[in-house]
Amino acid sequence: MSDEKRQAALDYHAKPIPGKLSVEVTKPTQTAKHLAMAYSPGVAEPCREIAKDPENAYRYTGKGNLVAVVSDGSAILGLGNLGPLASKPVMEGKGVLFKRFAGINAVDVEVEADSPQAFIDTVANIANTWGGINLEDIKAPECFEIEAALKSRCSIPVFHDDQHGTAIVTAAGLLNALDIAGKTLDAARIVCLGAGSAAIACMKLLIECGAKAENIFMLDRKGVIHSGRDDLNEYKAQFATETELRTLDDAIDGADVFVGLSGPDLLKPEQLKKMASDPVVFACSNPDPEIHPDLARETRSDVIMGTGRSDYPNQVNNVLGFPFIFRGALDVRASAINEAMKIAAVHALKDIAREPVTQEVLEAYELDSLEFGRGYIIPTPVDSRLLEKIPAAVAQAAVDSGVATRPYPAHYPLKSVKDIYG
Ligand SMILES: O=C([O-])CC(=O)C(=O)O
Ligand SMILES: [Mg+2]
Repeated sequence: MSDEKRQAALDYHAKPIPGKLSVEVTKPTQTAKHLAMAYSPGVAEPCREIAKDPENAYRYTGKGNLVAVVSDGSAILGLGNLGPLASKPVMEGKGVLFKRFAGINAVDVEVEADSPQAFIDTVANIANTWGGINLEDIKAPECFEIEAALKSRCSIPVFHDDQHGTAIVTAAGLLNALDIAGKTLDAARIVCLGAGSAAIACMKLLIECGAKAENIFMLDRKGVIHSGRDDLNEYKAQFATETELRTLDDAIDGADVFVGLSGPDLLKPEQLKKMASDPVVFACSNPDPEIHPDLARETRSDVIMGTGRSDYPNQVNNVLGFPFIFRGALDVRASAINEAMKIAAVHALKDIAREPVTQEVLEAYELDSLEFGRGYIIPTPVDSRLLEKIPAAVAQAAVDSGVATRPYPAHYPLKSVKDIYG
């Protein structure tokens, strides 16, 4: 990043007040009467009601629209393990996106824990007063154990965004990109650089969407994950292929798709040149992609390119997923976010990109026109149809798959965040 952009980003976070989030009061508080209701003695009444029936928490507190964004800072973006405190700008940022795009109140919770069990216990012990738990930037393989344990201990949705948010958006973008390339997921040869939480979840979801496991080559720092390796944890071992390929150079030869969930500048122009025609390259390491989109396009004019960033076309980033998926899950008070809900989100997201782009989007991106094609395979985050379509698809899937504890919302589809309370 240039010095100028770096300083602008720091100033944005520092001024006029530090941070990006604030808390707002939703009830009148001007008079003594108001205060006597907001606080003692009036506040005792909802306490008694909730003690009688926990369901009343949804009526008398903000629980139903409140998500905890929880991290231990062990895998912050593609920056690595910088610890809980340094993860706070990202977690506040997720809160900003939850609120801006889906009207959800989200508060960051950074946990200092010296073991996965300590982290699990901390989160499980506070979970019940939230509407949902969004786990963020927790390193693999610990994130898998943490998510599984929390899902079994909590009756509210627990969702590891880096796994499932990223996977949903990647799958939606990839289905569209392959279509534009005249290819299909079941025949695509896919190279996944990275074997962390996002990589493993993305490849799992792609297989659920039709990709063939034998066509997927996943690489960790030591190279291709193959069946002859004896240094694989159980999560990576699921992707071990029977192959002679060992390096990225080997695997990329003739590949249709490159999904990068690793680190900056790890895909070289010479490697991109070896990919099949109309290669799909999702270089999703944040903030710096595996190959810069300008360099990729200079190298191959037929590349269909996505990154995780807001400042380039085709932003394949979980911002297109988590706000809207939680919106749908909260609104039917789902007990979990299951596979059916994730797949419903993939298709809703994918289909929006195929509809004409709205004026609102053109203005936000200062464009005269934008059409489904190489430069536009996935909707932009400012598209209000995300709020209209994704929560509706997710809520319906929750109802159909039996995890909703409330019916499909009568006030759906949502036209704006102002409509969220019906
Ligand atoms: O925050 C982002 O831009 C996407 C994300 O979850 C990550 O990179 O960990
Ligand atoms: Mg993340």
